[in-house]
Amino acid sequence: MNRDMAVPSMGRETDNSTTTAAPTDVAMAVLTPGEFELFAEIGRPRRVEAGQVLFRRGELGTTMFVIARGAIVLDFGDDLVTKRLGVREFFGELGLLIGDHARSADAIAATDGLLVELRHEEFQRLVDRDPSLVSYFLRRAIMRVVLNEQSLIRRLRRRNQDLEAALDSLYATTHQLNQTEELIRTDDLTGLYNRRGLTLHLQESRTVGMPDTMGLILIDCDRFKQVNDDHGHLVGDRVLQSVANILRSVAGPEDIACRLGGDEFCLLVAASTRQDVMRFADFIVSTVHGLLLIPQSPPTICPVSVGACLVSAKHEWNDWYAHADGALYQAKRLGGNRVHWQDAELTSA
Ligand SMILES: Nc1nc2c(ncn2[C@@H]2O[C@H](COP(=O)(O)OP(=O)(O)OP(=O)(O)O)[C@@H](O)[C@H]2O)c(=O)[nH]1
Repeated sequence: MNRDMAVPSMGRETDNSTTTAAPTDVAMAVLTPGEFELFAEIGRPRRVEAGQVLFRRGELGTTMFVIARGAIVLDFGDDLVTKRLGVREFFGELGLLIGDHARSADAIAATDGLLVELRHEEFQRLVDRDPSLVSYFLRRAIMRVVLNEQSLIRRLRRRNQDLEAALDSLYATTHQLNQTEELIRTDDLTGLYNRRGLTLHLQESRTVGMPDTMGLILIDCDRFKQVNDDHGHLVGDRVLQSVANILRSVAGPEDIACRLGGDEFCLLVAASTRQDVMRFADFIVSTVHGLLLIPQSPPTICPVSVGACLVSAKHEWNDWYAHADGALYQAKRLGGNRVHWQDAELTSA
């Protein structure tokens, strides 16, 4: 045997018996002194320098190595742990045993050292020389593969669980964000869109393309302050909710009902003619009239003034609002509790 290959001691001697080896020892891939002596005698010595790459992950290999001196680092890539192997530990055995096996790690010399390299021919000689020693070695090699596989399965299960937990938390966060966004867009008291909700909706509609013409209806409670003054704020709130309910009941899926603030509401409807828009506006006022016929104390509704008009996608919200507000103003001026139609469309772009 090469003098360099004198049996090294690692302070954890195991005998050459074929019967005793705890699974953890088996997984450590350390040759017994007897095995090492034989492997070193038959294998080919190979010197390595620190930093030298023996093989790369994915390369096909047909040889195994035993470390006689120095240390080798196995890097399995990604976030897997790297392993540092020392004297009498072996690696690359699947390349030898399976043949043309894709290496599962980069093998790099951590220090200058000496390896024993075994190819198929040398391994065959080992079998001829000491079949029982080789059989024991093979049992451990197989055991190591099994243990590695089990640990891989455990890691994959853990990773799967982590992924599931991450997905769950992602769903929960998305749900929360949707809820928050919904809250930001919604008026607390009535559940209708608030002004911000309307603005965002209009921005989104312009992005995807809104109809050329729509109907805008402004609704403002008449003498609402008096309701508050006579019956208190809670009654006033209830009246605002009743108005909101009427708007909600008449709005279709494409329409937007919004509380602009205080006792002022608007309904933006999918409509292209005066008749279409007025059907909505008349429904609102006649429903209010109907409710007012039912005497209630405290009141649950109050008269409303309504201004209605057609608006064009060519113009901005401020133009639309000014146009509908002109109609609302006329409805108020004429005594309220009615609809006023604003005929002329804005012409300026
Ligand atoms: N209960 C209640 N009152 C509110 C709310 N927001 C605003 N108000 C009150 O609504 C009243 C609106 O008063 P005005 O703008 O003078 O309207 P009005 O009394 O209906 O007068 P006209 O429109 O001219 O008939 C104010 O007194 C506000 O304090 C609310 O959320 N709840």
